Amino acid sequence: MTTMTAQATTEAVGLDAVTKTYGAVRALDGITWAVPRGGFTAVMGPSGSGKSTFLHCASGLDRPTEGTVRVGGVDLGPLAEAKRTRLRRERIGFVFQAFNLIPSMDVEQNITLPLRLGGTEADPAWLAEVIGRVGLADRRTHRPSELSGGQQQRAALARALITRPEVVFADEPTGALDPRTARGVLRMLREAADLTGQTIVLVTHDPMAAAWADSVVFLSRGRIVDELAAPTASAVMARWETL
Ligand SMILES: Nc1ncnc2c1ncn2[C@@H]1O[C@H](COP(=O)(O)OP(=O)(O)OP(=O)(O)O)[C@@H](O)[C@H]1O
Repeated sequence: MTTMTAQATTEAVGLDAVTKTYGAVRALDGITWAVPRGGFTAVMGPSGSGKSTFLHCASGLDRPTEGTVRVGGVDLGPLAEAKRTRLRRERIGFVFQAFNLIPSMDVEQNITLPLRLGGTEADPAWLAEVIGRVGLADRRTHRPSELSGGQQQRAALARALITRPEVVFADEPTGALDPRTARGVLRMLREAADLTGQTIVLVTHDPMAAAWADSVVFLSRGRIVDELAAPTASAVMARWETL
């Protein structure tokens, strides 16, 4: 019990010997890793190295074939589907490359959807702060089709933050954005870690994006092969080239 408490205070997400196989393919091959609480970590690796599979297993969207995943000290393994879904909804935020906004809802309805799904309503002050932080205060009643790509991604980020999740998993959130808009989104992820102590896990191919993180974890063939602290884009690039 003491160990569990210690883990829960230092790690936001913990993986012990996590393996995920698809037939003969070992997409994850014995990953043991503690994602530090309140930190911003980037996950990089070549195509097919297991980044998406890692994200799906670490966030409870999918179950590993073997091994243990903990979120906030809670072992996801024994949880029934409904409890896992609730834990995801309450503790985890997701941002994907495809923004996945609901076309028929306006910005505010999209952002508050996770709260409504959980049976609660937005606190107006927090909603205003989140919408302000992502710079969409004057777009609250617009539909996604009336927004630029960058604005849509910022709405998706606000939707991920509205529940005040302990952990935000972002999968290539800047992949479809121009460099300047991408920087705005990355700055917001950085602020979520710095201002509200949220844990950020960013999957990316982009060394410039990874340089916003506190550390970069490199995956290759389903294994963690290196970790780089205080990354710069050039150090990330140099390490990347040896993978
Ligand atoms: N549903 C699935 N069925 C079968 N094989 C899968 C499935 N999902 C992933 N894989 C395989 O697992 C391995 C890891 O895939 P994954 O999508 O996690 O890699 P990735 O690093 O995210 O790649 P990319 O950068 O191209 O998105 C690959 O060999 C892939 O073909």
